[in-house]
Amino acid sequence: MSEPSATRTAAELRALMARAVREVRETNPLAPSITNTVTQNFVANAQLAVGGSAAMVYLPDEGECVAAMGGALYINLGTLLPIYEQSIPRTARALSAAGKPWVLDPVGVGIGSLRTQLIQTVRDDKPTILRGNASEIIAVAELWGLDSAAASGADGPRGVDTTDSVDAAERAAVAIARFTGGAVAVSGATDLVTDGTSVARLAGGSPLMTCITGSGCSLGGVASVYACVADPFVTALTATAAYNLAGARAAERCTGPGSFQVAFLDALYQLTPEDVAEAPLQLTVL
Ligand SMILES: Nc1ncnc2c1ncn2[C@@H]1O[C@H](COP(=O)(O)OP(=O)(O)O)[C@@H](O)[C@H]1O
Ligand SMILES: Cc1ncsc1CCOP(=O)(O)O
Ligand SMILES: [Mg+2]
Repeated sequence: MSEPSATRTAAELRALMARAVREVRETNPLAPSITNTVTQNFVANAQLAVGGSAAMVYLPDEGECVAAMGGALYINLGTLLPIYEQSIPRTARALSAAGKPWVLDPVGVGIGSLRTQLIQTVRDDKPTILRGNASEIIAVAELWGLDSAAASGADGPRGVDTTDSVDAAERAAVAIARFTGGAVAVSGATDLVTDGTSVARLAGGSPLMTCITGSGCSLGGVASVYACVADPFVTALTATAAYNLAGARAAERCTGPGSFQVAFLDALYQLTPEDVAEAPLQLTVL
């Protein structure tokens, strides 16, 4: 895995993104998940399409076991089960103790008390990458006490969907990245990725990505695959760029959400390191 340097140019980041895509295809890294029952199959298929290996688990000792086994791990809070009150904190603790990268998707933050409790519990285990839509990122910054004004002008999540713009989540994303020392990826029409030092905006994708369930969840799963071989900022950029390219290409080949989902997996599978290195990416140093 490459070590992050303080600030890198867009050209340096593009070269590292291409390297991450290539290395995943060459090494087939295992990125296990504790993820929701709605989109589990799509998450695993997307991880396989980019060249990774998937394994979904539920139980506390399984979480600890795959934390030791995998190159990185994915935790997604989309559909909680009572056992997750133990599985998620124990797995996050094992990852943080082992210094293993992990991706957290706080799907549906605000629904019920267990979700809130879990997000607060894993705060100090510091997910390497926090991935979510704008409303979810704003809500986490507020829950973690990192941006007390974050939620004041925000509408908040509506179920698992955003009601806020990506730009409205920039301050929350930067605050979270500075706290974790990792990266934050905010998805939307134009995505935002930050390591707290630089902010990248990545255009592309398709509105059809909001017409199928699991675009965001599988983006987190694919990020955990790239996290096996790259540092947090490069990981988040690579996964986001790959999704924007695959989404745009799939939209050209489909007739609606059903065929879009199939075309999207094909497009992910066909992406080359060069494609990802040339994806739209605008970088600002803070
Ligand atoms: N209006 C849009 N135009 C293009 N791409 C989009 C649009 N909305 C979301 N996406 C893409 O869909 C994927 C999932 O994002 P999003 O829908 O925000 O996540 P979630 O499903 O978690 O709410 C991301 O790759 C994002 O870039
Ligand atoms: C619909 C739904 N309900 C609970 S989890 C889930 C999947 C959300 O997937 P995504 O955030 O990728 O749209
Ligand atoms: Mg989501």
